[in-house]
Amino acid sequence: MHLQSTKTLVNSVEMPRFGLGVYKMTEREETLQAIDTALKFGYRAIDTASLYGNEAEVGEAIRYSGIPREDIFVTTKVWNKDQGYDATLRAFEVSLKKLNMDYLDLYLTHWAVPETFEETYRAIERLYDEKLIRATGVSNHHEHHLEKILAKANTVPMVNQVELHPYLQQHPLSAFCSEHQIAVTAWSPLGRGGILADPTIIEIGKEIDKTPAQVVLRWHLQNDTLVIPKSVTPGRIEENAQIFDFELTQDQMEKMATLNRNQRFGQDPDHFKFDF
Ligand SMILES: NC(=O)C1=CN([C@@H]2O[C@H](COP(=O)(O)OP(=O)(O)OC[C@H]3O[C@@H](n4cnc5c(N)ncnc54)[C@H](OP(=O)(O)O)[C@@H]3O)[C@@H](O)[C@H]2O)C=CC1
Ligand SMILES: O=C1CO[C@H](CO)[C@@H](O)[C@@H]1O
Repeated sequence: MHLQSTKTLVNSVEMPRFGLGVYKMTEREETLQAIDTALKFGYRAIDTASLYGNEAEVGEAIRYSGIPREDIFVTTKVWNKDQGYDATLRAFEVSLKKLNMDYLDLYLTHWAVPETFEETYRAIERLYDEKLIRATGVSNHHEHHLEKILAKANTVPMVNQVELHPYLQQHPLSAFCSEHQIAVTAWSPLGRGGILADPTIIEIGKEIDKTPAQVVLRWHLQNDTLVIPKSVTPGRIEENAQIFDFELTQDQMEKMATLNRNQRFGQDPDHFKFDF
């Protein structure tokens, strides 16, 4: 692994190892501003979802930046009520139109709706075959969901985006994904900000003159996890991108490993309340 590289290859698709998450960016100006700032600080991936209600602003901010479309990796997700084969194809069209793009880089099943997630992934494979997306993927899938997908897939999902941070390290799931060449993207990589006051993380930060967020994001990268931290605060957007010019030592990585406590800030995919 090239620890200083900002990109990785997943099944021959080059993906940025970090990007901006835009959940909870609901104000138009705030969203445009945050994406503009991120692109200026070198972010080249944006993670949105139809659920977030800001796909139009994501597309607008990318066009406004003047950066060639092919240099930015855009991810969106099919929401739970839109799952199933035909409904997913329709939802994709709606997302594409809102983003005002002619292809997307990555399209994910947002959660594994028990009755429909396999058919949803089949539709995502079709979008891939038709070259409307550059990579296929899923989100919030446990091993047992992935096993079902893998049993039928022509294209192995390239990404599984799951909650992952020092308090929820997801070792068995990451090992499973690695075995099947599925990249893992951490959502809530900073535990929604709720882990940044942890004394161990602060102490490591002091040792290397880095902020707690930088320590945590660097820890993810060294574990080969892709990250999509969200922030609307310019200083934090900048800080969160400055994670490629230092390394945590083995001793610091071992200290981080001790923080695992199976603590979720979001829902467990097996107990998600699918209230449509
Ligand atoms: N697939 C899925 O089901 C899910 C996907 N996601 C994706 O993952 C992204 C990231 O996850 P999210 O839940 O937003 O949580 P994060 O772990 O990214 O934390 C975001 C919070 O941390 C704060 N923050 C960011 N950077 C810093 C910093 N350097 N120092 C201190 N505080 C900081 C932000 O505040 P502020 O903005 O005020 O600066 C915000 O309150 C989402 O935006 C979304 O794209 C998230 C949840 C579920
Ligand atoms: O993407 C998402 C943002 O966070 C929400 C609340 O945890 C999740 O339900 C959703 O999957």
